[in-house]
Amino acid sequence: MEQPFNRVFLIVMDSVGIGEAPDAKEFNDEGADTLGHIAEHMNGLTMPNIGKLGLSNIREIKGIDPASKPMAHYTKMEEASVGKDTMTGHWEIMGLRMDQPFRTFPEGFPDDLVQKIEEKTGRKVIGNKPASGTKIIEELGKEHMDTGALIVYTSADPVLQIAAHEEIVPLEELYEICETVREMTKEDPYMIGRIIARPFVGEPGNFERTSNRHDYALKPFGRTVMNELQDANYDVIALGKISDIYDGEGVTEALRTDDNNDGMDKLLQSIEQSFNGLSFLNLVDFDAKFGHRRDPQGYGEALEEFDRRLPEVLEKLNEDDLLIITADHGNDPIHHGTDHTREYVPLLAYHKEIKEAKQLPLRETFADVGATIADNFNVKAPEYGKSFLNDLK
Ligand SMILES: O=P(O)(O)O[C@H]1O[C@H](CO)[C@@H](O)[C@H]1O
Ligand SMILES: [Mn+2]
Ligand SMILES: [Mn+2]
Repeated sequence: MEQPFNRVFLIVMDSVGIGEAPDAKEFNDEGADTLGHIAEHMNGLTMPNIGKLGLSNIREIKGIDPASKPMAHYTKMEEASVGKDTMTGHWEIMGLRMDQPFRTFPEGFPDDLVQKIEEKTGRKVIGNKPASGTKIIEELGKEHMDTGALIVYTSADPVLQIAAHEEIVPLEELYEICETVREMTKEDPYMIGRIIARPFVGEPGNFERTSNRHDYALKPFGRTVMNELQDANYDVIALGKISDIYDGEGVTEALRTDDNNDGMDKLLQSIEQSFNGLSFLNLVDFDAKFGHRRDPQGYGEALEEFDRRLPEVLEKLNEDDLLIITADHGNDPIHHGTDHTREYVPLLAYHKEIKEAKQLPLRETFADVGATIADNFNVKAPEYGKSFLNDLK
């Protein structure tokens, strides 16, 4: 094996968990199993390519034969942080461990914050409760169109989301509003993880959210492996939501994506590009379009579609490239509620020179991925995480 790898490609399949975590009970997620339940629902998943890498060797998944000679090293990872949201998962992947969970707002946002938002934006706030984004626009979209009031909602995640019709609140104004709210909530007592613009279009009964969603995250609370890479002059290409999730920290080039397929296109473009460092992709459709919507059929089809794109990726990689596929939490579409689930995530590590792929030890933290990347590029190791670079031969 060439070592170090010249380039690392990291794919986070957002919310693709692989069974309940040991501490699932503490998150009210006993029995959650994103991949397992989707595979049951589909009466077997057709994912031969990730199957060849070794997905079903981690834990057998209906329809996917465990590979007799897996092409990738494989295992699963536990999340060490006390949260199951996207930022916590991604930040941990890059070496940060959250010991104090972000504050959530199961009863809606406090009156004084709502008042401040109304004063600063000149628009009334409606909603102000945890909700599914598609349901709350059905419920309040007409009132919003009639009055111009902002639909503010949250979820089990540390998020404040603002939904508005693109013809009622122009995009630019919605983004400004979100920036204003971001400024208001950066510090205690609110410290909200993310403010999210949720624009939609259409008529009552027929609303549709657009891809003009925009996330305004907090900065990671410490330095991540991406910061170390950037400072050592490596490239850090952020595809899809990645740049938002780290608020641009440690990102040298950011490209947004329209959907999972576009994400795969952009990943392929980055493979063809000459660079030295990390190309980091988040595939959010699994989570946003299907997990939160509790749509196991759509989720299953999206997984199969992702699988069909994998051979292109594998073919294009160079000998000195490393591909890591993992996830940031679960979102079991068969589980109660509409939120994330506390699960193990799969870990597959592939390169062209693997002679005999093996099962890696169970990872106790997602930070092992960041530690491995740091080790590979010989930059400062994160405080958390153990490198598995030496196991990748
Ligand atoms: O139901 P929608 O609006 O898709 O919201 C989902 O998206 C948010 C951010 O990823 C999550 O917190 C969840 O609430
Ligand atoms: Mn996520
Ligand atoms: Mn989510």
